[in-house]
Amino acid sequence: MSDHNPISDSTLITAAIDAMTRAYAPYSNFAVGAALLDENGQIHCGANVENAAYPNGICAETSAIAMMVNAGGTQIKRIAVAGGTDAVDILCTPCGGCRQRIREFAAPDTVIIIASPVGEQQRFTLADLLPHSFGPANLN
Ligand SMILES: O=c1ccn([C@H]2C[C@H](O)[C@@H](CO)O2)c(=O)[nH]1
Ligand SMILES: [Zn+2]
Repeated sequence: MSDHNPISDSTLITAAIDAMTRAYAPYSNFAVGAALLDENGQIHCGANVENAAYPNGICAETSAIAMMVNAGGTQIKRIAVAGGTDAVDILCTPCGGCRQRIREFAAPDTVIIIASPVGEQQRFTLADLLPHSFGPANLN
């Protein structure tokens, strides 16, 4: 257990790897899964959903955030992302758009765990991945 929350990192990583199996990625063949923990202790999962009109595809992180919001969650407490293939040993870090979408519901110290399907892991904070970010408070 890496913090005081009863949901462990490995539970979140397992949920993200499981979500990868539901990816709809016939164009890139690059499956990604995300699992996030909200302020109610609930886990929300998502996978990437591609489209024949390529730019309309959505990322796993975006899909998990939509699930959280639709379930009434408002805060991302921790998020795990799993993606890639055995062939490539570069971890699948969230794209720029998803970093900003995570930013909307997370704090600078929110942990983002990146896992490869072969068991490699790295932990970042949101501030590591999106320093000096723009958020809701900028609009006040
Ligand atoms: O963090 C990431 C990076 C990429 N993708 C998806 C988008 C596209 O469907 C595929 C290849 O870029 O992976 C995600 O879902 N999350
Ligand atoms: Zn993305």
